[in-house]
Order: sequence, then structure tokens, then C-alpha cells
Amino acid sequence: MTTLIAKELSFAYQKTPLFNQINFELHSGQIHCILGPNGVGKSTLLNCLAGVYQPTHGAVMLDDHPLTKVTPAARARKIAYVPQMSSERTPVAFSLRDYVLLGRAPYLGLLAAPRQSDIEQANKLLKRFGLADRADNSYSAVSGGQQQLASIVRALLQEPALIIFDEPTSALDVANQVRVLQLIRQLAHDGYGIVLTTHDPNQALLLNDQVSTLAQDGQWHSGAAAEILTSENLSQVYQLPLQVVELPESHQKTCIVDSTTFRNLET
Ligand SMILES: Nc1ncnc2c1ncn2[C@@H]1O[C@H](COP(=O)(O)OP(=O)(O)OP(=O)(O)O)[C@@H](O)[C@H]1O
Repeated sequence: MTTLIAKELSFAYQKTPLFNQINFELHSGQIHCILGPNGVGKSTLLNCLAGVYQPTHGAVMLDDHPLTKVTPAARARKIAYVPQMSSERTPVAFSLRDYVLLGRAPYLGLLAAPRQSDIEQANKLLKRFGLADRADNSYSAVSGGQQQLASIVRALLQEPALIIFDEPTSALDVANQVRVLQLIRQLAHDGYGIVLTTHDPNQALLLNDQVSTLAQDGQWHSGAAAEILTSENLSQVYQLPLQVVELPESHQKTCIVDSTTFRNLET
């Protein structure tokens, strides 16, 4: 069992605080979705949880050890971080296979090449994500969605206990979005702890586990999906009239803007 616990976390880039006194918990087997408007600080929070940024106040504990005291190699064997896709195409001089094999780095000695077993594992996962025929292509020459899937493969090859995903479906078509959500559910079932940010409340409703919302005024609400994903809270967070309704047969909850509200919205 691995746990990542943030206590009273605050962060400011300059002097203006982005978020204040946030408490967050992730345990093995859990899925924790973080929702909030653009620019509110979700990626920054994930960077703090991954140990990339130092919070201005509070601490992040990995299995009861301050994250700052865990060596980068030990951290990489516990936590994989899949950052947000950039719309810019930064040239990367790797093939797609070599890119995903970077995930094995925490298990290899300095300058050691991946082993045959690493390559086989990479090929297996590339195939699972429909990337096998692109494995020898340059990473820079595949689509944004394929790069996003490759970054997920790289995280899985890292064999962490916890995975931090920043908007893992942002570049994906609807079928691949569902595949990634199913994968996330399967990973949690297999015992991984997953934290992800998403702009789609319906993804959090589908995953139906732990949810946190961060609003523009800094208000942070955390709890079970049913408790947090209410019409009232989501409307408050996004400053837009949103309704969480239950579909008649499946009883699946879904978040909508009804057409009357849509027509009457002022732009
Ligand atoms: N390196 C930085 N230096 C200064 N300000 C930054 C830096 N990175 C982000 N910011 C600012 O901090 C705020 C929060 O950014 P962040 O990327 O964490 O938000 P977000 O909630 O993930 O947004 P989005 O949903 O649009 O991805 C934004 O106003 C952003 O401009």
C-alpha cells in the first residue's frame, strides 16, 4: 500500500497565492480526479504532488516520508508523472519505442541500455495502445494523440505505485478517451493509485471515485464523487449553470448545460 498525502499545501509563483492550505490524499487502488477552471492551478498542484515544485507552505508525504527527502531514483520507482501535452511540437530525436523506454531509466544503471525484456515489455504495451506500427517512427513525427498515448506507455513502463496524469485525454478522440479511462479504472483495480486532472466532469462521474474541485476563489472541496459532483458545486466552480442529471435506465449521472440555459447564456 502506497500513500501520497499533502498537508496544508500552499503555492505562489510570485506573491499572489495560487492555492492555500490544500489537503489531499491518494492511496493505492484509488482514482482521484481534480477539476477546476483554466488557470486555477491544477497543473501546479500536480507538480507539487510529483515533487517537481516546492510548495510555499505545507508538505507532501510519500508513505510517511517527506517527498523532499526521497531520492529522485526512489521517487521515480514510486511515482510516474505524465505531464500535460504541449501544443508545441518540440523536436525529440527518439523513435517512439526509445521514447517509451525512457520509462525504464529508474531501473537501469547510468548509461546502461534497456534489456531485451524491457524492449519486449515496451513492444507489448505499444501494441496494446495501437502504436506498434509507429514504434520505429520518430516521436516528433507522430500525432499529438499518439504522443499522449506514448507518454502513458512510458509511465506504465516505469512500474510505479502511483501515476499522476495531467489531462491524459486532452488530445484524444472520444474512443481513445474511453480507452484511457478504462485503462485508468483497470490500473486502479490492479492496485495503482491514480490522480488525474480533467476538464470534463463526466469523466469524473464515470470513474466515480475520489474527486477534488479547485475554484477560482481558491475554494477546495474534496471527497467522494457523489458528494462533490453536484449541480451546485460544479456550477459554483465553473461559474456556469450546470446540471448533474441521472440517465433513466443506467442511472449513470451526467453533467449538462440544458438547451434553455445555453440559449440564454450571455457571452
Ligand atoms: N512557471 C510559471 N510562472 C509564473 N506563473 C505561472 C507559471 N506556470 C503557471 N503559471 C500561472 O499559474 C496559474 C495556474 O497555472 P496552472 O497551469 O497550474 O493552471 P491549470 O489549472 O492547470 O490550467 P489549465 O486548466 O488551463 O491547464 C496560471 O495563471 C498560470 O499563468
